[in-house]
Order: sequence, then C-alpha cells, then structure tokens
Amino acid sequence: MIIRLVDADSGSTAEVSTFGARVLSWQCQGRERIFMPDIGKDDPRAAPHGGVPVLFPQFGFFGNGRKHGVVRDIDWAVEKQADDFVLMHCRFENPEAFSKAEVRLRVELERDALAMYFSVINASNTAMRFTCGLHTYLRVEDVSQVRVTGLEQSAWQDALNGLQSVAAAKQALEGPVNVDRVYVGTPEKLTLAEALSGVSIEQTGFADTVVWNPGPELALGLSDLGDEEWRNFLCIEAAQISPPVELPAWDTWYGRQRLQIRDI
Ligand SMILES: O=P(O)(O)OC[C@H]1O[C@@H](O)[C@H](O)[C@@H](O)[C@@H]1O
Repeated sequence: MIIRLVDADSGSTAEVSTFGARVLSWQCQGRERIFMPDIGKDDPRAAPHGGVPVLFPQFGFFGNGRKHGVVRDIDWAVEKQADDFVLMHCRFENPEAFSKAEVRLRVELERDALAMYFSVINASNTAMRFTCGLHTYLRVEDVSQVRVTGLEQSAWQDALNGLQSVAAAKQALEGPVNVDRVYVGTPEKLTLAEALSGVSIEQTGFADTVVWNPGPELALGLSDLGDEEWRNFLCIEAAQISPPVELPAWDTWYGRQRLQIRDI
C-alpha cells in the first residue's frame, strides 16, 4: 500500500510505501526531490535502489547479519496517519540472539521540508547491538555537477578500497561520481547544492554519514537502474555505524533525518 501525504498550504506531497516504510517520493516547490528508478514507479518492490530504504539491524556489512538488514524487505503496519504524517512500525526478532525489537518510522511533511523520525525499542531482556541508517536517495539533475558541504573536516573510510581511512579533505565534495564513503562522526548539518536549488540535510541521533553514488560502471551491475540513471541521484545516508548502538533491555534509540529545500 502507498500512503500519500499532502501539505495543504504549500501543495508539497510525499509518498510512503508500507513495504519497508520506504519514502518513494517528495515533491516540493514543483520538483521531485527523491530519486526512484523508472522501473520502480509502478512497483517499488522491483527497484531496491531508490527512495529512502530503512536499514536495520545492520548498515551495509557493518555486523554479522544480512547486508543492510531486513526491515527494508518486509511489510510495516500503519499505526497513525493524518494528511501530513504517517507513523509505521514493524517487529524484528532474532531468536539466536534472544533479541526482539519494535522499530518505528514517522514521516512528516512540512511546508518545505520532509522529516523522518526513526526509533528502536529493545523489547527483550538482553542488551541489543545494531547498526542502522536511512539510505536517502536525493534526486539531482546531474551528480557530476553537485556540491556537498559540511563534510570538509570529517575523515572517512573508503568503501571502494577496503574501508581504508582517508584524512579530511578540507574542502567541499564536488561532483561525487562513483564514491562510497563512510564519514564517521559528522556534523549535524550538511548541504547538497545544485545550480538552481539546494537541500539542507540535518541529522540527529545518527552520528555518521555515508555518501554513495555508483557511477556508470558499478551501475551496470544494478539491474533496476536504467543506463543513465546513476546521474540522477546522490545518496546521503544518515547512519549509526561506529560505534554500533548497544541498546540496554527495554530502552529506546532515536535517530532523525530532516531534508529542507533552501535557496542557493
Ligand atoms: O545494493 P544495496 O544493497 O542497496 O546497497 C547499495 C549501496 O548502499 C550504500 O549504503 C553502501 O555504502 C554501498 O556500498 C552499497 O553498494
């Protein structure tokens, strides 16, 4: 099922699928801001690379479980809904580790912003360890022309090169084609700028940021992407990887990512 949100004042809209609690679309100021491959427009299940997949209980290969976790591939239940927000939840269980969790995502549409509130309740009697993230695919006209600011002072691990540590670049990230970087301990505010428009990206709770674009060669191996679609997105992912979350029994962990359109 797809839930459609509307902000009555501005006419902004968003679409969220109950499959994976994945945001599929955010139309704001007359433009689509979230990337979905063409093939996924009718059936999002056919297109894992797009929208905002929720990654839990594992981000990427950071853990002993399945890459990017399991909750992106299951149906979530709607708990509350209004014109401009939806709250969904799913249950996660790992009998081998005696762990159970209740995972929630609230997606809230504002005048010129989209906020995603993620939470995990450890519903078991033992502490729980996980990594997680919101794998946001930001739609851009041409990734080779964009500029990301806010990460200038952050060192990173290069996932294209065995997670080798790389010193902070001390400059903005320009035209990030074929990058896969894990920035550990990042500022709360980043900016993605294009020629005519920009997005402020704010994250709280999530300490890390992953920046990913596959570029033309890696994209050939991703069957849901059309030949040139790698140009039309940059993933700026709010993540908690290092350190992993150690959540005591019956405690709750919160993370939020908020996207806001800004003038350039
Ligand atoms: O193909 P998936 O599982 O959706 O992952 C896509 C990308 O997700 C990013 O978060 C990772 O840093 C990349 O290494 C990965 O390729």
